[in-house]
Amino acid sequence: MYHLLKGLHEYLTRKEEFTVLIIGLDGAGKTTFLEKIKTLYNDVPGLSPDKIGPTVGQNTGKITLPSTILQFWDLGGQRGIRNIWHRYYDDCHAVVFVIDADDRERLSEGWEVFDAVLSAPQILGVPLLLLANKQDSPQSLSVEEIRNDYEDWHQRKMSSMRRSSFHANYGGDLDASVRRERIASLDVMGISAIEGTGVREAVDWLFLRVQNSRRVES
Ligand SMILES: Nc1nc2c(ncn2[C@@H]2O[C@H](COP(=O)(O)OP(=O)(O)OP(=O)(O)O)[C@@H](O)[C@H]2O)c(=O)[nH]1
Ligand SMILES: [Mg+2]
Repeated sequence: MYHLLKGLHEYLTRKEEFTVLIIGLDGAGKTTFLEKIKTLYNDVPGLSPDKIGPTVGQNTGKITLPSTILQFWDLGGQRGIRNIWHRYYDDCHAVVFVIDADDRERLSEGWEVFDAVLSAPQILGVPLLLLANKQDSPQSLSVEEIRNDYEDWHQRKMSSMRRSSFHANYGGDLDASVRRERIASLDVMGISAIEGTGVREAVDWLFLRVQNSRRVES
């Protein structure tokens, strides 16, 4: 009887665990975002911004929500480290791409990298959230400006592809209509990882989206 009740209790209180990947260019604010999440949701606060250096490899963090555990993987964004991101794609349930909305000079570099993430077949069915970070800065682009900037960049890329013979290779084997759909349904949210603005809203988005789109386990 005890074992039966214990089993029932475990069943009723069990928590499903989901993995969230945080990627984006170096300096975008990924680790600052993760550490702020830890501070907001855990008893032990995350690192303060002045203690955070560039990530070489990865950082992890875990938070507990009702019936759910979110496990975060924050990967280094420096050019030489980006080529390991894909190794995490098979095991993640959501992807957060952080863009520095305050750094206009690196936006196209960011879009080039974001575009490859958006087109990666391994994470095609996985919820993808674009975070426009550093909204506390007065020069920062707004959510709408960020979305428009990406769409403009994408249009320019498509036009230049049409003019060149590389067109057929764009997006690998990803169908153009699938790409368009993914871009059209893309959610963009503004945050300030340093101040914490918008961070809870981003976590709420992740919580809902991982519940609704459980990966079909193979
Ligand atoms: N103003 C402002 N600065 C921020 C914000 N978030 C991060 N930063 C600053 O941006 C710089 C880079 O932050 P990190 O969190 O280390 O960036 P990262 O994306 O983890 O970078 P890598 O680990 O190299 O990939 C630091 O100086 C942060 O203090 C923000 O919301 N507002
Ligand atoms: Mg980092």
